[in-house]
Amino acid sequence: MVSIRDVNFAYAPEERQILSGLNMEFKRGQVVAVMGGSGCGKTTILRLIGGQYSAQSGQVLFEGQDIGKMTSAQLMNARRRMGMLFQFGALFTDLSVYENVAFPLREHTDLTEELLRSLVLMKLNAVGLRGARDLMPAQISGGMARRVALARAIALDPPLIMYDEPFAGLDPISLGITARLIRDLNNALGATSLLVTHDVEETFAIADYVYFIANGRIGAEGTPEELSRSTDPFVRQFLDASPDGPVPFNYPGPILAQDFGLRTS
Ligand SMILES: Nc1ncnc2c1ncn2[C@@H]1O[C@H](COP(=O)(O)OP(=O)(O)OP(=O)(O)O)[C@@H](O)[C@H]1O
Repeated sequence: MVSIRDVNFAYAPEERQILSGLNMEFKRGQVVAVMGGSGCGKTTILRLIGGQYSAQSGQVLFEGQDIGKMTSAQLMNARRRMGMLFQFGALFTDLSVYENVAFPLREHTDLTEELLRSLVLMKLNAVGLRGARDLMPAQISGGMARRVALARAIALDPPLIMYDEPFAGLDPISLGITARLIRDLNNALGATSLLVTHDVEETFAIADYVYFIANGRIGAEGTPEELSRSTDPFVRQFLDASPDGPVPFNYPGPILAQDFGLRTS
């Protein structure tokens, strides 16, 4: 569904390299997770797939087509085939739950009101919120809002669904429900799901394959079972949530002594 081949990327020529020689495969029908330390470039990968930015070298292929070489019309078309659930899945606060889910359908299709209603109710039913259709975003909980955002992301039946931190800020019950929904919707829609997340436990419960990113490249990859058995210090640091290990905590910068005007010898 998506292939990332030898991708090098920096936000600007003079800025630091975010991705270096990155290779990834997102196979049809799978739920694939992208994990890694803060600022390692996970969201950047979603932006390259969405065509918001282009790689300096290498290819990002969506259904075999190079995203970086698409015309704007082709890119628009490709984006319609990608559902995106952003961090905190912001809803339009002045639109009802129903209208939030109807929004992409109104934007991108000429469906009759009757057909549109059936589709919206089907999507809301899939996330267990058909009964909440008339509520406003301010009247529903954070976990429910995330599910409405999910219904909106799948409104156009996209073959690729991308989730940026879908579990952020959720209580443990909503977190489990959301994770299960991501898996079930992927299976029901025959879609491919790409999940950027920090939540190891929930992710390992639903993912087919996991990539760990470090220093702009793949630090480790495998099925949740393979990674759980791994003794690689990098993988262990993640799985055991350890503050000490190969993953740096500090953003790259001058050495401390230099910033504080201290002698280093
Ligand atoms: N628009 C931008 N312009 C310049 N630099 C950026 C831009 N967006 C992100 N960056 C930088 O690129 C790096 C990767 O950012 P990105 O958002 O992809 O990380 P992430 O892995 O998703 O992080 P987190 O888990 O903390 O959300 C960071 O160092 C960030 O400062």
